[in-house]
Amino acid sequence: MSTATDQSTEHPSDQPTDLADEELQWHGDQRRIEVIEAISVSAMARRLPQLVVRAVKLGWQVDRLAVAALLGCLLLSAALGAAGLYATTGTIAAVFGPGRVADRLAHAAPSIAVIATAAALRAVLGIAIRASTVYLSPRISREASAAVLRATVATELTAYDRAGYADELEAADRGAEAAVDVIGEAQNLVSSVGSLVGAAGVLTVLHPLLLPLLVLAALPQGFASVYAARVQFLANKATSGDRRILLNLRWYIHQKSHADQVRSDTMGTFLLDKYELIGRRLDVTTRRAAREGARVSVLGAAASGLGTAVVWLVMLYLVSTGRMSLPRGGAAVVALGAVGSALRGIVGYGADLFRTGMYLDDWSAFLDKAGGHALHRGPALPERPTRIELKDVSYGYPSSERAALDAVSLHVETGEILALVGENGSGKTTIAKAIAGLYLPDDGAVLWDGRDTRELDPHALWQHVAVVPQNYARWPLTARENITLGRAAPDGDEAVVRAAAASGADEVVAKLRRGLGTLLAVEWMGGEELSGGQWQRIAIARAFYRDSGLLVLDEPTAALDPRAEHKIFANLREVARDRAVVLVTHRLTNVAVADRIVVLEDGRVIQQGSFDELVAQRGGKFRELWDLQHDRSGVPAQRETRAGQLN
Ligand SMILES: Nc1ncnc2c1ncn2[C@@H]1O[C@H](COP(=O)(O)OP(=O)(O)OP(=O)(O)O)[C@@H](O)[C@H]1O
Repeated sequence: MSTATDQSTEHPSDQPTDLADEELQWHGDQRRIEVIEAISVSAMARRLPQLVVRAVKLGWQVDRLAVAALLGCLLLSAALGAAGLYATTGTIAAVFGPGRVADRLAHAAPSIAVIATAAALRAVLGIAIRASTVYLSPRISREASAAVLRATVATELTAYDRAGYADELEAADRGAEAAVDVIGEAQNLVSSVGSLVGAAGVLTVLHPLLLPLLVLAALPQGFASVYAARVQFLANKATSGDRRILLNLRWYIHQKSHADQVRSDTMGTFLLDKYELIGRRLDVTTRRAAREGARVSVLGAAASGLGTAVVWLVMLYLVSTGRMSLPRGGAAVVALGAVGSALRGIVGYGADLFRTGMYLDDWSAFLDKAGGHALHRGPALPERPTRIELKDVSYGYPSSERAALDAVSLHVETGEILALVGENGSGKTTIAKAIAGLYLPDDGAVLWDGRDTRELDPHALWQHVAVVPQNYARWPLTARENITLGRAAPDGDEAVVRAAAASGADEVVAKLRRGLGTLLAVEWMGGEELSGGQWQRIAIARAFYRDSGLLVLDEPTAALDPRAEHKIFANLREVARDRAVVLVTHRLTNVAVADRIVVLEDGRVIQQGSFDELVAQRGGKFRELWDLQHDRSGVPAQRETRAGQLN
C-alpha cells in the first residue's frame, strides 16, 4: 500500500476571481416545460375526455361503489334536465298558444308537473352528487399522496443527490394535492356536457340552425380559457424552482433547530432580504402570465360576445320573418339560455380540469419512473452477511464532476471492526454508504458474501444493516419507538433496556417523565426534548437494538461526553462479536479499538493496517493526522506544564 501522495492542495485564492457568485437557483426539469409549451390548444381540449376517464379511474381505485353511484346520479340528472327543459318549451308553447287562458293552462299542466318533478329529483340528485364528490375527493388525494410516498421510499438514495429530483418530487406532491379537485371538476364537466346534450337536442328540434351557431359563438371563449389555463400552468412551472427556494428559506427561518442562530447571527433580516429578492423575481413571471391570460381571455370573451349577438339576431330574424312561431321562439330563448350556461360550464370546468390534469401529469410521471431512480436491483434475498468486500469501487455523485471514490478495495468480516480515517471529504461516509448498500458503485462491486449488491433485494439487505449516520433522525415518536423503530419485541422491553444500557441511553430514559413511553418531540403533544448528546445516545441504542450483521457507525460519538464516549468504545468489541462493524471517526485515539484501519485521501485508499502499524509509519498520512491531533503547540506553556503534571 502506498503512503500519502504529494497532492497539491487547491487554495481558494488560486481560483479565477472574475467568476460571479452563484445565485440561489433551483434545478427544475426544463425539458418538461418545453414539452408542455409545444402542446397546442386543440390538443389540450382533446385531452379533456381522457382526463375524465383518468378521474374515474382514480376514484375507482379508491371506492368503486361511490364512483358507480356518482356516475349513475350524473346520468340520471342529465336525463332529468333534458326532460325538464323539453317540458319547459312545451309549457311555453302551450301558454303562448291559441285558445282560452283556462284551456291553455290545462294544456300546460302535464308539462308543469314534469318540470316540477324533474327539478325536485335533480335537487336530490345534486345533493347525492355533491356528497359523493366531497367523500371521494380527499380520499383520492390521500391515495395519490400515499402513492408518491411509496415511490419515494422505493428510489435509490442517489436520486436525492441529483439536481432536479427534489423539484420532480415536489411537483408530484403538488399533483397529489391537486387530485383533490379532479373528481369534482370532472363531475362538473360531465354535468355540463349532460346539460348541453339535453338542451342541444331541444334547441335542434326548435330550429336546426341555432345550435351550430351557438357552439361557434362559444368556441373562442373556450379556447381562450384553456389557453389561459395553460399560461398559468406554465408560469407555475417556471416559478416552481423559486417557490421551492422560498419554501426552503421559510424552513430555515422557522426551524427550531436554527432559531438560536437566526437570532445570534442576526440572520433574520439578511434571509428576509433574500426572500424578498426571490419573491420579486417570481413576481415578474407571475405578472407576465396574468397579463397574457387576461389579454387572451378578453379577446375570447369579445369574440364570443359577438358570436352570441349574431345568434340572437338570427333568432329575431327567424321569428320576425315567420320562419319560427312566437311560442317556439319563446321556448328557444329558454333553450338558448340552457345551452349557453352548459357551454360556459364546459369551458370553465374544462379549463379547471385541464390545469389539474397537468399537475396530475407530474404526479403520474414521477410514479412511472420515480425520477429515473426507482430501485431496480435483483431479487436475491441475502443472509446475514459474514464478509463484505469492496472490489475496485468507484463512485461519483450525480451532481459532481469529481469522483468521490476511486477504485477502492477493502473488506470487513463478522467479528471485525474496520475503521475509516481521512480528512474531510476524503470519502469515508460514501464508502460506509456503499458498504451498507445505500449506494451502488459506478464501477467495481460491493460484494456481500460474494454476491453483488446490485443482485440483492435492497429491502431484504437493509434488514441486516444498522447505521448511526452523522445526521441521525430525531423521530417524533416515543423513546421506545425511537429505539425499536417499529420492531418492538412482543414480550417486553428487555432487548430495548439492554441496547439502552450499552449506549448510555438508559441514563437518558431514566430522567424522562414516562421512561421509554415518553414522546420525544416538544412540538408534538408537548413531548420532552433531549440534548444533542442525549439524542446521539438514543441513535446508538437503536443501532445496537437492531440485530444486524453489519453495523455502521459514522462519527457516532461526536456529541457525547467523555464518559459516554468511553462506554461506547469499551463496549464496541463485545458489540462486534457477532457483527461486522465499520467505524468512521476523526478521533484517532478511538480507532485503536479497530482491527484494521483504512486511510483515505481524495476517494482513494492510501494506507491500511493496524493502529500500531500506522502510528509507527512516520511520514504516512495516519501518523501525520495523529501528530496533529496531539500537537499542543497552541497551548500556553504554563497550562501545558500543568497538563503534563496531571498526566
Ligand atoms: N450528496 C452529495 N452530492 C455531491 N457530492 C457529495 C455529496 N456528498 C458528498 N459529496 C462529495 O463526495 C466527497 C466525499 O464525501 P464524503 O461525505 O464521503 O466525505 P467524508 O470523508 O465522509 O467527509 P467528512 O469527514 O467531512 O464527513 C466530497 O468531495 C464531497 O464533496
